[in-house]
Amino acid sequence: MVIVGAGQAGLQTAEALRSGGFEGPITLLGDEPHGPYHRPPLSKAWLAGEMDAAQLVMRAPEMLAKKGIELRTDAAVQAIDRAHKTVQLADGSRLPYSGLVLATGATPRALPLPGADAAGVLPLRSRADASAIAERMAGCVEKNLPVVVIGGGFIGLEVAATARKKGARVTVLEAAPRLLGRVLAPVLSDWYAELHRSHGVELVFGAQIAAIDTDANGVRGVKLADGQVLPAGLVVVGIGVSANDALALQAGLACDRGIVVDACGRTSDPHIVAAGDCTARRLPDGTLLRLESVQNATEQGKSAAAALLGQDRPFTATPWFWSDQYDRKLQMAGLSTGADRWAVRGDMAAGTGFSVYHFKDGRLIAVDSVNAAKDHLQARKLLDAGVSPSTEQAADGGVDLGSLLSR
Ligand SMILES: NC(=O)c1ccc[n+]([C@@H]2O[C@H](COP(=O)([O-])OP(=O)(O)OC[C@H]3O[C@@H](n4cnc5c(N)ncnc54)[C@H](O)[C@@H]3O)[C@@H](O)[C@H]2O)c1
Repeated sequence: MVIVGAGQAGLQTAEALRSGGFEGPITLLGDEPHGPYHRPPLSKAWLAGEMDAAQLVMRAPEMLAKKGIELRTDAAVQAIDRAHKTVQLADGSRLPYSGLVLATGATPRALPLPGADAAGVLPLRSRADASAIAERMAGCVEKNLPVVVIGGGFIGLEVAATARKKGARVTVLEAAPRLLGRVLAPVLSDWYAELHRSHGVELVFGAQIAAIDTDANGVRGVKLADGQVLPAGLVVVGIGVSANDALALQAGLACDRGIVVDACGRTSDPHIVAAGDCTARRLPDGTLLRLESVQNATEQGKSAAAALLGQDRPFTATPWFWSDQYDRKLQMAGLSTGADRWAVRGDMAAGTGFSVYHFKDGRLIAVDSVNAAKDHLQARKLLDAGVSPSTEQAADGGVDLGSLLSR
């Protein structure tokens, strides 16, 4: 079995193949110099310098060796030959496979603007990216130069919170009228805007960026369409990602802004499966769902391994995500897109712990919890079971929603 991509999804698939009884060789190919590592801390503890490299490692080399998983780092795959069932590596060598896993991840979208390739204009995806941002951020704190974050999504806001913690001046430039618009309902976007403002972050909505202003040291500022220039010693760009589906496309696999897979991770080739950020899952109604999360990578990895072993293990659990900003943990269960009503449980104004329950046509479809882990875990159970409280029950802290599950 050959796995292209040594991130969360690739590692999970390798381990699930082994625990599922596959006894042949497993080769895990990664194009970074490191073996599998945890990405979520990159915008938080790692960026803040509160974690050492050993804590970032997902599986020690000895552990992989013990499981008979051969890890090859700096090993980029250049092409897939489906007719001969081989992959071609950048060094020209070829590797045969009986089953192939594509776990190639995603790439940050670049700003298509003049000056965007200047030193100090950085994306955040890899360990190397995060280390480069940390170094430049330290320089900004020392010289009192502002940090400008482009994009008020997960990356942008987690970086903004970390930069504030390190003492940097921070401005977030968001093109849309609100933060986290891809995932949050407006009521929570507003709450997060207040949270960031209360920590001293300047927020600009409807931002239109014209260019990155540069000098011999790299970035000097961000020029807006109205001519205003915001000084900056570091610009972090977090404007979303694109699925890495180029290899699959080149090999003639079905792709649509991601490698198209079924609920079991199968692609349009019976010998090839895919998992994680690189995929777009075809739903029963024909639409495509792209999820970018740790849960999606691990669950699709398990499903993809099962598919290669001839079993059906559809990933149908409720999607969940989380984001840590300052001392607030946001946990999201389900997908709130299309919600027509919501109910708040807990004291949102005090912000000490609350959840927003999203309803569509009278049924619960998602729950976003802030510092309310119990609500989140219960929400996942309710959504998995298809059990819906009424909006009144959701809003009433005196009603035990867990009791609905046992009825
Ligand atoms: N806690 C988490 O779950 C977490 C944390 C960090 C990153 N991630 C993942 O990392 C990936 C990338 O995150 P992200 O924050 O880049 O993507 P995102 O889609 O979450 O947010 C991108 C934001 O950038 C804005 N934007 C787009 N173009 C812009 C422009 N030209 N100018 C200003 N704003 C613009 C969008 O409106 C959006 O708010 C995602 O897969 C995300 O799920 C997840």
